[in-house]
Amino acid sequence: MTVIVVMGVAGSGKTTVGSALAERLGVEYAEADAFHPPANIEKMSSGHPLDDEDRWPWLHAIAAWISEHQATGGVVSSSALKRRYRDVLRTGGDVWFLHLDGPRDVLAERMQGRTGHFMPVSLLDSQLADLEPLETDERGLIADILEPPSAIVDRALTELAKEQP
Ligand SMILES: Nc1ncnc2c1ncn2[C@@H]1O[C@H](COP(=O)(O)OP(=O)(O)OP(=O)(O)O)[C@@H](O)[C@H]1O
Ligand SMILES: O=C(O)[C@H](O)[C@@H](O)[C@H](O)[C@H](O)CO
Repeated sequence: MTVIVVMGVAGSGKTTVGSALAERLGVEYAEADAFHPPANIEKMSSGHPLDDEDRWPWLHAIAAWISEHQATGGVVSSSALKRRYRDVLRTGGDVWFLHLDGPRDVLAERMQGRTGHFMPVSLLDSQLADLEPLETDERGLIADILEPPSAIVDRALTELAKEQP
């Protein structure tokens, strides 16, 4: 079964939309940040962006989760900012990306509005600089974060259903 990867920069709604999508589908949800080694979380918490070397082991761990969930399906979040990161995730098996995309001011406001999250708003611009949006030849959908989460979930399920035989 297809595993859905909910992608996008910090604050784009991956956790909110991903967990709602998993609930609607009755499949397991896994949180991207749970796959980061503690050093990565510490680095971001102290205001330093991750680089490719920091991200490879994390991406491979998520690809392993994708592989383990091919039989049941599942939803996993992952910022998956660059196309070559998504190539690593695709090695895990059948994946479909839901890219949550939206304006910087809304992202900053949403990051600012949540409490107790390790990710500083100061890292948003580095996230946007790294972002290579989902391309037309990559399986998936780009959704607008100005839509409510339930509408994004509806649209994702409709698009995904169109692709199933
Ligand atoms: N479509 C939406 N409309 C309105 N508010 C939203 C939407 N999606 C998420 N939010 C709110 O925006 C904030 C950020 O969302 P969330 O934590 O799910 O993002 P995230 O991409 O998982 O972030 P991170 O990767 O930094 O952990 C939360 O307070 C959430 O309630
Ligand atoms: O690749 C990265 O830079 C990271 O995965 C980040 O995107 C954060 O962990 C996440 O968004 C939490 O705010």
